[in-house]
Amino acid sequence: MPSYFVSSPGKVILFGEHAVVYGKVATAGSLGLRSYSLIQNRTDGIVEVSLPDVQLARSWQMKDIPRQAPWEGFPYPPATMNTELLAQLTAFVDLGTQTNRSQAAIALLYLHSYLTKDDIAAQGYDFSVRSNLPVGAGLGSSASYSVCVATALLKINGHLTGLDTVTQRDLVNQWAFQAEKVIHGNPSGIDNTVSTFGGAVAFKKGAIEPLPGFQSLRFLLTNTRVPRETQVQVANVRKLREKFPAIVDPMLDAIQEISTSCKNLFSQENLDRAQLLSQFGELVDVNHGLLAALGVSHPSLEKVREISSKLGLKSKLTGAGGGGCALTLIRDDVTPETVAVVKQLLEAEGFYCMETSVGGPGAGILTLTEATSIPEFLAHDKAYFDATQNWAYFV
Ligand SMILES: Nc1ncnc2c1ncn2[C@@H]1O[C@H](COP(=O)(O)OP(=O)(O)OP(=O)(O)O)[C@@H](O)[C@H]1O
Ligand SMILES: C[C@@](O)(CCO)CC(=O)[O-]
Ligand SMILES: [Mg+2]
Repeated sequence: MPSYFVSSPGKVILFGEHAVVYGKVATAGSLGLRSYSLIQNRTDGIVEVSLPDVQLARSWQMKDIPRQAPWEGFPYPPATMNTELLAQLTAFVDLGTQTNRSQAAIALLYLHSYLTKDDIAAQGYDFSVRSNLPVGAGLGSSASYSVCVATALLKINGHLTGLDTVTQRDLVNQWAFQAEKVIHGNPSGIDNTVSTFGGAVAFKKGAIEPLPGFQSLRFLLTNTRVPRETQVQVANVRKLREKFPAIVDPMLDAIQEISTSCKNLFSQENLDRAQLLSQFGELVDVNHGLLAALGVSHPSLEKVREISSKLGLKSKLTGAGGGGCALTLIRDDVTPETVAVVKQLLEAEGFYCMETSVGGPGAGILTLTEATSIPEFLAHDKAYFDATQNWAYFV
C-alpha cells in the first residue's frame, strides 16, 4: 500500500498584504516553519481524518461523500467555485460554518470530491496533518494546510508523479488555491503560491518573480497570540474600500509602490548593505502605517512596534493583521544582546517570539517504504519531522 509523507512551509509577507487581493504587487518568502501530512490507503472504503491542530478526528464512509462528474480541464480545477458542492459539504460535515475545523474539513472534502478515483473510492484512506505553524496568526497556516491536502490527494489518486517540475507544482498550487478559497473566501493566491514553490518572490495576480537578495535578511517574528481570521480582515478592508474608494484606492497603490521600491532596493548595485537595510526599515514603517489606516492593526501589534522602536528596530504586521504576527527587521548591526532584550520585553507582554530567515524550500513529497500508522505519526514530537527530513532536497 503506498503511503506518502508530504510537507509544505508557511510564509511571511514582507510588503503588500491586502493590496495584493486587489491585484497589486506584494513580496513574500517561505518560512522554516512547516506542516507535515501523512496519507495512506485503507481497504475498507472509509476516510479517516485526524487534524489535531484544529481538534478534528472524524471518519466517513467513502460512499456517503459527494463526488463530481468528470469536468472540462481535468486534472486542473474548474474555473469557478462550486457553491452547490460547498453547501452540500457544509451540511455533510455538520460542524457549523465558521469554526476552524469545519473550514479545514470542508476544504479537504471539496478537493476529495473532485480528485478521488474509483479505485481509491473503493479503498478509502487515512489522512492527517500536523503543523509547526500557529493556526490563524498570519503565517499562512491555511495555505500550508491547503498545499498538504492538494499534494496528498493528487498523489494518492495518481494525478501527480512528483514535484520536480514547475508544471507539477502548478497543478498542486491550483488545487491548493481552491482549498484556500474554501477557507478564506477571496484569497489573492500569494500564500499558497509561496508555500508550493518556496523561495522569496514578488507576486502579482498569480505570477511570481524571484527576489534573490531576500534570503540574507533576518527577522524576528512575534506572535501576539491575539486570534483573528483572515477572511474577516479581508472583508473589513473590502467594506472600507466600498465606502471610500477615492481614499482607499490610492492607499492600495501606495502599498504597491512600497513592494516595487523594495524590489528596486535589491537590484541597485551601488547601494551598500547598511543603506539597503536602513531603507528597508523605512519601508516597513510606511507599510505598517498604511495597513493601520486600512483598519487591520490591533493594540497588540502597536505594542510590538512601540517596544521594538525603543531599541531602534522597525516592525510591521504581517499577513492579514487584526492580531496574529508582527515582523521585525534585524539589521546586521543589531547586537545579539539587543535582540535578547527585545524578545524579553515582548515575551513579558505574553507574546511569543521566533527568529527566522525567509526563502527556504517549498512543498515536498516522500514515498514511505514502510507504512507508518496514523497513531505513530501523531505520537512523534513535531520537531522530529524537521530534524529527520532534508526538505531542501525536494526543491
Ligand atoms: N494545521 C492545520 N490543520 C487543520 N486546519 C488548519 C491547519 N492550519 C490552518 N488550518 C485551517 O486554516 C484556518 C486558518 O486560516 P487563516 O487564513 O485565518 O489564518 P492563517 O492562514 O494562519 O493566516 P494568514 O492567512 O493571515 O497568513 C483554520 O481555521 C483552519 O481551517
Ligand atoms: C491579507 C492577505 O493579503 C494575506 C494573508 O496572508 C490575504 C490574501 O492575499 O489572500
Ligand atoms: Mg490563511
